[in-house]
Amino acid sequence: MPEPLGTLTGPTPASPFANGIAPAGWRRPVRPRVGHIEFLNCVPLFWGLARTGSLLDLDLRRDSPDGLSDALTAGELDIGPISLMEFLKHAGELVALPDIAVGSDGPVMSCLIVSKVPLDQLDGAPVALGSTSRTSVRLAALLLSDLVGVRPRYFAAPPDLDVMLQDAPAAVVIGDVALRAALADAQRLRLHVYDLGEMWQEWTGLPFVFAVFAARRDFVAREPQTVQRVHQAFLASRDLSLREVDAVCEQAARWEPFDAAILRRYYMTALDFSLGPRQLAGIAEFARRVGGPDAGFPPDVEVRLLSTP
Ligand SMILES: C=C(O[C@@H]1C=C(C(=O)O)C=C[C@H]1O)C(=O)O
Repeated sequence: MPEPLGTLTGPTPASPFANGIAPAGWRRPVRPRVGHIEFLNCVPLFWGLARTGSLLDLDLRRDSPDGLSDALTAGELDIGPISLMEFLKHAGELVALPDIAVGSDGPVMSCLIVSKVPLDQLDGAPVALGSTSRTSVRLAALLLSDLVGVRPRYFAAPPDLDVMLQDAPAAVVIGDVALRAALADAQRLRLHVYDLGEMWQEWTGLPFVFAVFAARRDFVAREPQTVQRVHQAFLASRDLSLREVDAVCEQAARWEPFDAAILRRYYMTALDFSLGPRQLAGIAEFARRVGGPDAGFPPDVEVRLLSTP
């Protein structure tokens, strides 16, 4: 049986100790507990970790974005991707890792409102919000109220499109479910597909960041070098995966219901894995529009970035 990621054992390394036993006072280096979003969107951020050898240095936990966001804020993880809304709510306990994120500067392909009717007919109608999302669901509500001018009645639902659309004319979905919704289910069920990244970009002129990578501030204080090492490992993994994107897509397409060309478009054209000044401006604009007592953070919430050497 294959072992879970992050607990793979390799050949036993030569002992670093003279007689094979640690001297008194020796402290085992910390193996950081790191989150891994189980969606296709994060494959390029993690694929390269195996190639560069960094994978063995991480205690990886694979989960949906909502599970990982809760684990990081509860202190069960040290570092990992976190849905933007949750990051902003817990900005005082976290720092964002620079130059890496999951976002888009235009259509994202996998954060969608799918609807049986045009959006302007959704006033007062039930809309199902996929339970794995914390940010796209809030962005969808913002766009529906402030851009489209409708106020649906929202309810949370497991991310199963057929079930969601039994109970509502429209649903907000993310990740692989959304990719499948746009590429296959929409034709089958005759649905309108609205891309949240595209709507945000056309409305504000800015990129949107759906998730950042963050470290807990208490962990950064205890293990500053480990955090720098993990940050560098993710940047190297992302850069390698995008350089070798054809290999990543061909391998992923063996196991997934999407062909390599679609995955290539998803990784190279739709998703934006960077976090620079424009993406930070997108975050600030989103916070300004949704921040307040209900959101759990102020409109001018400060996004602290890890300082790098
Ligand atoms: C691009 C995506 O970004 C994500 C959207 C999230 C959200 O809406 O809360 C959280 C993490 C990311 O997985 C996606 O899921 O497709």
